[in-house]
Amino acid sequence: MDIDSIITNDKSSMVDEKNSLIFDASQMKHGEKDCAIPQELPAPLIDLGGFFSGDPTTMQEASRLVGEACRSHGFFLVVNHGVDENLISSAHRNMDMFFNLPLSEKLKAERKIGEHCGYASSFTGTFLQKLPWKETLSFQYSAKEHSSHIVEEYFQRTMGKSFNNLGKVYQEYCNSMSKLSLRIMELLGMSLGVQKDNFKDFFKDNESIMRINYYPPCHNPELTLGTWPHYDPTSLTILHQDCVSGLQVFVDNEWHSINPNYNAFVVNIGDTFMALSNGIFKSCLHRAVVNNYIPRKSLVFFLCPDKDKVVRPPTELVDFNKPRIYPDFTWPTLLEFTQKHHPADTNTLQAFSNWLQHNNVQP
Ligand SMILES: C=C1C[C@]23C[C@@]1(O)CC[C@H]2[C@]1(C)CCC[C@@](C)(C(=O)O)[C@H]1[C@@H]3C(=O)O
Ligand SMILES: O=C(O)CCC(=O)C(=O)O
Ligand SMILES: [Fe+2]
Repeated sequence: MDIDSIITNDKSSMVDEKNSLIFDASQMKHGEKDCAIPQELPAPLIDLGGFFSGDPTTMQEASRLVGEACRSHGFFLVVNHGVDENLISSAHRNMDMFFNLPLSEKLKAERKIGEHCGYASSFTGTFLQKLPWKETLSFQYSAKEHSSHIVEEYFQRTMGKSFNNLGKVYQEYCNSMSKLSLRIMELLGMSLGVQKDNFKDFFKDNESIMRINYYPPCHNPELTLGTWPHYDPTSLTILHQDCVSGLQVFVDNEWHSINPNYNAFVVNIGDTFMALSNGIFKSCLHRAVVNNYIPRKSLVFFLCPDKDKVVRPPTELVDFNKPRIYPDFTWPTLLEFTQKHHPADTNTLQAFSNWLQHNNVQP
């Protein structure tokens, strides 16, 4: 009997089986339970093309808006971003193709315990902690010259030659996300009043993580979540939602829905950039909810610095009369902490700082 007849590809049977589980809502901590229907948040919409037009007034206004947003809740939307819309659509189509594969095919990329890349699903028990209602595929990206085919090679190696086209699409998508990230880093640098290229140079050789998320419909969406409340431990997140809402951010003590906008990317500050900005810019608290009628998908690029970069705020942002808020660290140390000690949640950076001091870990 071949693997396909053993592991049915019938996603609905896996999802139905999970649907039948009585989800113990008491597992949800305060702030995870849904109370009122979240209101949409009029998120700051940054015209990136305008910022790069060179017009001083437009640049100043964009810098002010971004600074305001990142000093409070840590997210904003960018439009006129320059990313080819055909590439975005192709990335979404390939996400559909991947998640509609037979489970036996997806398990070729199965994520190993303690590793951050690969296929994981709460319907096959490969999520360690409280089971979120989603399937994910994460893979490494590198902006380094000698790694210019790292994404294509990942798909060829794990899924086989028939995935060459999918690998090329995500290689190109990640290239465009890396370029967009560096443009946003110029904007963040201006907002923080540091040298324009400071952060752009810091992330030039980024070794980032790309993730595609698939959230199946759930019979009892109010009893679970697609992604639990968390701060991304990474530096900057560039997220593209499909046309189904589900992303929520926690602002002014309540959850707000970020309605899908196909022409926009949602950009949020992560823990590593909060540390890099010496706590001036805030990591964004967010989650993903699910629904009972239509699947939802998201493309998420997590910008991460080169493994040797030490996360230390530029001197312009440090008050030497006060203690540093976060100790120096490297991203691989924080990544390993989230994979082996403390899954990313609403307290990662504080727990990590304590762990660094307790274990006397030096960068
Ligand atoms: C470094 C990472 C860990 C998670 C993926 C990511 O690349 C950035 C976001 C993190 C995550 C999505 C935050 C919520 C909990 C988590 C376990 C998940 O729901 O997938 C996190 C990811 C992880 O795989 O640890
Ligand atoms: O799918 C979403 O809208 C949010 C996903 C997310 O926060 C994550 O993958 O870190
Ligand atoms: Fe996130």
